[in-house]
Amino acid sequence: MRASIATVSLSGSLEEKLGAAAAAGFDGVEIFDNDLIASPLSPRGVGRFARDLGMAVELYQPFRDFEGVLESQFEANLRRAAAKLDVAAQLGAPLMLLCSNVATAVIDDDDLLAEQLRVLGDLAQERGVKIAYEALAWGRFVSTYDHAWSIVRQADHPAVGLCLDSFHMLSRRSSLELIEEIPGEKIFFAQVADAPLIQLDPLSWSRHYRLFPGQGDFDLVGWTAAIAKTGYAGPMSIEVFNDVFRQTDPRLTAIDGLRSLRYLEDITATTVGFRDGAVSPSLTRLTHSGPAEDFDYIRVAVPERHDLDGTFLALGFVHRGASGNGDDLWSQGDVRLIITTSGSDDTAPVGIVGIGFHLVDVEAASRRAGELLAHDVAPDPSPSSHVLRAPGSVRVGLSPAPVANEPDWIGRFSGATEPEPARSRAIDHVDHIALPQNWRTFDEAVLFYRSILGLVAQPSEDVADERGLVRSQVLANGAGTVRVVLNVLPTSVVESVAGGGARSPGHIALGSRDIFSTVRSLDLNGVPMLQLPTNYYDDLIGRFDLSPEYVQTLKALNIMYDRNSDGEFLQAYTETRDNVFFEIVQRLGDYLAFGASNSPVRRAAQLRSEHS
Ligand SMILES: O=C(O)c1ccc(O)c(O)c1
Ligand SMILES: [Mg+2]
Repeated sequence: MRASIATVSLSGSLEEKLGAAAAAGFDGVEIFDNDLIASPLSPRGVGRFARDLGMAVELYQPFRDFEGVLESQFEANLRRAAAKLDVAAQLGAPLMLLCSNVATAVIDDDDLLAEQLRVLGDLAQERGVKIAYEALAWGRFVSTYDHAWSIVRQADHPAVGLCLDSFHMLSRRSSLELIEEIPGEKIFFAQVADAPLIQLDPLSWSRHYRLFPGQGDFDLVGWTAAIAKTGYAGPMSIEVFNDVFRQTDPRLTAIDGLRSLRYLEDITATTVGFRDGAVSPSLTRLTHSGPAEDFDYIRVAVPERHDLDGTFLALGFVHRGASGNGDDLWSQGDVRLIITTSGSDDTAPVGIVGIGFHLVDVEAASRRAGELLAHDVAPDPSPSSHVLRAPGSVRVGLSPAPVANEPDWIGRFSGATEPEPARSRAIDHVDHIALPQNWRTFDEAVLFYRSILGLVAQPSEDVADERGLVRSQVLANGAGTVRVVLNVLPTSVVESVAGGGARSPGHIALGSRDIFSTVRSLDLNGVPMLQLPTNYYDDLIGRFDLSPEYVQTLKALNIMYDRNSDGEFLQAYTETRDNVFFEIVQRLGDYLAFGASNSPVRRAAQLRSEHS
């Protein structure tokens, strides 16, 4: 399908929006009236500007509050329509969108609505433009697509067809079955938006919370499949009203938007093909590669002077050597940590800067990433053959799963030819990685890890802390061997921690087979551990009916506890240093969660320790 985006979805001036959409690779745009009116360019100039960038102006929108009015009002509405249709023609737009009347409609009579649309059709036809009629979910008399279709059918005018917008249809939970009855050529335009399922009046929900496909909860695959089956041949156009995207860099938002469309088309083609053996030719498929299977390495940037070596030794890691550019490799079984010094530049990032993932077919994964607009960054000192820039400041490496015990790249670290000494390893895997995420890039990051690395998003959770809400999103592969947690910290915390900058710590959670001995070793070696309050432990006794002796042991080691019907969970934390901290976890039984109920206590302890 041709990819289009409504200018309302992006931040900036009309020229910036068009530049961003073209740079991302969109085939066309919907010009939003407000953007045009505020622009110094004439309608002809805007049309030329878009076409010079290689994009078609697919549609001009919205024209409002036209139909269902008395004769006296209708005259005035026709004059307004004629002026807007002239603009559409000057833009070179083949279509003008008409929203169902929300305000001025006074007559609830389908015969009249059809008649008035027919007159508008004539007016449009004279100018070589067509009308796409869209039922807004909060329309006065027309608020569903099937009602709009019945009026369009009755109008029976070659220049009057439908605009189907996923938001209005899915927010009202309209049945999609009736789409099949609409001939593809009477669907003049398709607008797509996702949204979270929240309880809100449709207007506020639509104007503030729309998201790109794959970022919300709507069944867009079912919707897209239904539209593709009608034979609809027009563009699929993203129309997202969103308070965050109105503020973000339009160049990044446009890439995020096009990525979401390509991902949606692919899953739809795959699912529809799977369901009834027929894949619509209008749906483009992506290269398929399996999900990320495992962590290859984690790369952490630290200042020249740091004291992580003691932590690693206490945890049982072995220093495997240094690479040509001064990176150090520490390993323990399949856990590989690459420590790089960030240099003397104060602005260089510190903390988690890279994550390598093992994939079965790296070349296919890299091709897929390119199709989803994530291209290799080069040069990059990471050991992966392909390195992508993930939203935020992390670089994601794609590596083949090692054939032997260890990846080949280990040979680049001098001294690493010596195998790691065989001994009992307490730490035996990376349980999860938590990445701080800026509120601006959160939705983009979720889509990145889903679409490119094949991770599945679990329901997002808000965890309250002393300074605000932490929005938390777990993304994991099916096997649970890769888990990435994205956390948006409250702005007040990010600012106070970083002295106004955008720094907030990430953390690496290491799975231990015996958390008690791991934490004792950290204590014995003088690694500062996060100290937890007595009240927390007093509360545990009552909450879980644990023995006072057991809780005393947890308290002495500052280990937190959680339990659910699947099993138990133990977790302890090192103090934050240089924008990173380590969590030691042990899961007992089939506990799959992350101890969310402990988070407020942990976060409070971290805030106290950062300010002491
Ligand atoms: O919120 C609105 O007014 C509005 C305008 C045009 C659209 O296509 C739409 O879906 C909503
Ligand atoms: Mg719309």
